[in-house]
Amino acid sequence: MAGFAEIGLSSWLVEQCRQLGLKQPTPVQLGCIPAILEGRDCLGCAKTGSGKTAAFVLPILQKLSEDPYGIFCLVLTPTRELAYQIAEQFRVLGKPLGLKDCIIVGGMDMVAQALELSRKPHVVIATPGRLADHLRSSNTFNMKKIQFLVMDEADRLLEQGCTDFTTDLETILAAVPARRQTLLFSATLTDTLKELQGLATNEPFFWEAQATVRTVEQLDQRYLLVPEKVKDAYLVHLVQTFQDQLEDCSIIIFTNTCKTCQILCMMLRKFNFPTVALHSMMKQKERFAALAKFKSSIYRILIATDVASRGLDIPTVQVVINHNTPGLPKIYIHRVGRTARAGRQGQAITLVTQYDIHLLHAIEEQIKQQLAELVVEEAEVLQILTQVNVVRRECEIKLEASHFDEKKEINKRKQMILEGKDPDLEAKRKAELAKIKQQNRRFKEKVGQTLRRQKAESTVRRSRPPRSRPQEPAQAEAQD
Ligand SMILES: Nc1ncnc2c1ncn2[C@@H]1O[C@H](COP(=O)(O)OP(=O)(O)OP(=O)(O)O)[C@@H](O)[C@H]1O
Repeated sequence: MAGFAEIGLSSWLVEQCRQLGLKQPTPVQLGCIPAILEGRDCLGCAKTGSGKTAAFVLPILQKLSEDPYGIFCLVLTPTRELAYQIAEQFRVLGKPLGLKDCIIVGGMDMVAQALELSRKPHVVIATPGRLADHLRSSNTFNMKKIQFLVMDEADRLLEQGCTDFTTDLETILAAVPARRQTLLFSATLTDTLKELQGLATNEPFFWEAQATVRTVEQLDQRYLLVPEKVKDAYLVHLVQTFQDQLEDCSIIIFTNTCKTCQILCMMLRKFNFPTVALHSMMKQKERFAALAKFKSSIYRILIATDVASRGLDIPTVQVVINHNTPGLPKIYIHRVGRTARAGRQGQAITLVTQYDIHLLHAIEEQIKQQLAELVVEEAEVLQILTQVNVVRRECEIKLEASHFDEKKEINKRKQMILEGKDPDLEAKRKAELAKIKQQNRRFKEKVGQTLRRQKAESTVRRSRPPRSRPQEPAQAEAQD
């Protein structure tokens, strides 16, 4: 297999790789590095943890070393934590160059950032919102001469999820030159390929990992059918089991809202599990501190919203637990990709309630693999059920007393005013939209149920017995 030198990297970069323990290029690096060095645009789609970051960092550093000027490269990424992680890779691999980098993310001091930008760093790593703010408000720097535009987690940057980057991207794309190399990377690039192709038009090189399954082979993926009302008791039971079974085990638990994330963090701490939370309602300094504590294994459990689902590279993570079944298969792919990275083993458990079975089927269809069922001793869970429910309720009351919801509302309104929107008008619009979405969801669910029923009736022999709906244990009802 070709080494880093054979694919065109200079000896100083080969030496940097060696020092960092990167002996051989991974397949995505083998594919993309030569094309980028040739000057082509590149779209790289490879599984989570397969080394996509170095696939763009290495050739950019090489080009920068040949003709250094600032600002040479702009990297866009959807989350702040990811921006810091990418900057670290640039710094470590580009150390012999005396590389000047600059991180532009929300939640940090804007004046200090403006000053750094005016000093012409070689590489700017940014989240779109904050960079667009700088471009709109400052004339002390410009991006008219950048050579490289990288969009990491490119599909997320383009999709209109809970954070919509569209307007900010428009501002940024208007500020960068049309003549540039554009590099787009993600583990789920193909879903938005058409939109992405519009961005990369300079002899684009498309690299996609050949694989039958879309998740990592070394990942043991299971689901656990749990009644909604006893979910938290199962969570506590699972965490305890992993802590007992695995030595030095680090776990990431994903939840669907900031509030649940906060409550579960408080709850797990009450059970003496060393837990930290990471969600967008936290101050940026608290977010960094939480992640640092988790990365250094001071705290072994990270409970997070999807702000942590993409890109984070923490080799000690052995287990991912999805407290909620992700609504989109691609979110599942990124979440479970926080473990089993760079050839390591890992486990992913997804809690599935009676209302989420169709989501599980959608995930299985997308990843082209069926998850195995995790069997848990129900009696053991029932033993802790009352205690867990009581503790959770206590945590909810404590959080309510801290005015968590009101703070969230105030933060949202502040953000809207900053964006020049009327918060009241937006709230009205959102309520109308939610109503329409709910109607659509109900309609889809009904159609889905009818189709499934028809299919079940018409199929005599099935390759797999249907999953029975989990029953609420009698004790569970007694608790409510
Ligand atoms: N050639 C290599 N040999 C060994 N390890 C490598 C190599 N290249 C990268 N790695 C390591 O693999 C890990 C995962 O890399 P990286 O974070 O770039 O993955 P990714 O493909 O971007 O994943 P994700 O899709 O989750 O963002 C990192 O710890 C990185 O140091």
